[in-house]
Amino acid sequence: MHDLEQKIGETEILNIPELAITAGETVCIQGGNGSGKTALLRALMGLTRCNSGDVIVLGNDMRRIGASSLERLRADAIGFVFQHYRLVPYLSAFDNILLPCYFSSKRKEEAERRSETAANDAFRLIRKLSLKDPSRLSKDAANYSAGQQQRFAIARALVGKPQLVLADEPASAMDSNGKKAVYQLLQDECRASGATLICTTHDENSIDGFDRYLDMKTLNLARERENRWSL
Ligand SMILES: Nc1ncnc2c1ncn2[C@@H]1O[C@H](COP(=O)(O)OP(=O)(O)OP(=O)(O)O)[C@@H](O)[C@H]1O
Repeated sequence: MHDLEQKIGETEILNIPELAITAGETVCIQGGNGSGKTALLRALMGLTRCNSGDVIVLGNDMRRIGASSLERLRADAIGFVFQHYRLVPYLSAFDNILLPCYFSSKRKEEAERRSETAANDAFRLIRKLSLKDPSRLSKDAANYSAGQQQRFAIARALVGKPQLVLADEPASAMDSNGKKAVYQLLQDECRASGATLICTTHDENSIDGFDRYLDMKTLNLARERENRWSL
């Protein structure tokens, strides 16, 4: 990523002169409210396009990629944990976790290679996130607690070994044991498959185990980057 700039109206949201992340690296990006963490991950996912600069993700130029290639890239190669989970509320927790396997035969085959069936892989992931009884995954996603929904969102991002995992504050709804389990699972799964992991957090306390830690204060030179709404 070079000279990336993103504005909404006249407001500069991102101004990142340089960010290079090597394939297979695990990176934690720390920053306060409004510092641009979500905006950065959305740019990497191609959910928003930047006004200028180069954003290259897995060899793809995200400012110029066509709509169908972008959809294929996201479905096959990118797992995203949204800050507010974005589960489909009327599907079961289990079906939410398996959604990437319905959209991508590549991810379905990868899940099957690992655990014989994609369903087994979903159970394997969710067990590692401290939900022990798979039968409890059958209720609609909206009926679970925030911490449980966040776990399903994490499992959904990891199923089928995407090449890149982007996780926006993935432990925000967790208690301290849950936090550890989440970061451990994200790191373990990505290291085992050689995937690149980029997590954001506003947590000032150290989160162990990442290869590299970046601070939005030095990464993002956008003019008014924190607490833009404060008086
Ligand atoms: N659609 C929008 N219109 C105007 N400003 C926006 C919009 N989306 C984001 N912003 C602004 O961009 C800045 C960066 O927002 P972003 O959500 O990336 O911050 P963040 O670091 O993820 O914050 P938090 O930790 O609170 O989630 C904020 O100041 C926000 O107000």
